[in-house]
Amino acid sequence: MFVKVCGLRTEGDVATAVSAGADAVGFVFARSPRQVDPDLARELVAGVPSQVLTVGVFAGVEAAEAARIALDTGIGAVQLHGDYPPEAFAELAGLPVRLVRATTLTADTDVRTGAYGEDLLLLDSPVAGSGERWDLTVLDQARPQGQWLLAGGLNPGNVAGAIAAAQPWGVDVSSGVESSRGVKDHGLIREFVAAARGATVR
Ligand SMILES: O=C(O)c1ccccc1N[C@@H]1O[C@H](COP(=O)(O)O)[C@@H](O)[C@H]1O
Repeated sequence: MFVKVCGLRTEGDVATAVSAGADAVGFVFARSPRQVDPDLARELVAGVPSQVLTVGVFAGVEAAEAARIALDTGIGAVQLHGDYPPEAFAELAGLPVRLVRATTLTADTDVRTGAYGEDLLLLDSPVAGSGERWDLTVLDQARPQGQWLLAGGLNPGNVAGAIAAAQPWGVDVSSGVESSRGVKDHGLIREFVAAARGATVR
C-alpha cells in the first residue's frame, strides 16, 4: 500500500512523515491554509530522502507554471488537481517529473491510469483538501485500473475500512492528520501510516 501524506509545511512535518514510512509527501502550491511558497518548498524538499516521492499540488494554474515551480523547487511529481484536460498533461510529458492526475470520480471520468499520460491517478472528494468523504460505492460502476490513490476524508480511524472497500493501490491524506486546518498532528501522521500499512488488501 502506497501512502502519501499531503499538505506538509514544516521540517518537523516532513521528518515525521518520512520516519513513519510515507512513500510520498505533498506540498500544496494551490490556494489553501496549507499553501507553501517555492522558497519554503525548496528547503523542505531538500530534506526528503530520495526514495520518498515529493509531490507538488497545483490547482487553477497553467500546467506550464506548475512545471516551472516543480523544476525550480526540485519536486519529483506534479499533481494537477481538478479539470485539467489531456493537453495539460501532454505539455508536461518529457519533463523529469512524474505526473499525478487528481480528479473527482464522475460518470465521465476516464479511470484508466495513464489515459492522460499520467503516472498516477488520484480520486478525491469534490472539494479537494476538505476532509470530506465521498461515496465509495460509485467505484462499483467505474473500477479504476492501474496505480491509483484514494483520497478524501481519510483518517487513522477509517483508512483500513476505506482500503478494504475501495481496494486502491495507495492512499492520500491531509485533513485527517491535522489538529486544526493546515496544522499537522505528528501522532496522527504516524497512526495513519501504520493503519494504512496494516490494512487488508485483496
Ligand atoms: O490540501 C489542500 O488544501 C488542497 C488544495 C487544493 C487542491 C488539493 C488539495 N489537497 C489534496 O486533497 C487531498 C486530501 O484531502 P483530505 O484533506 O485528506 O480530505 C490530497 O489529494 C491533497 O493533495
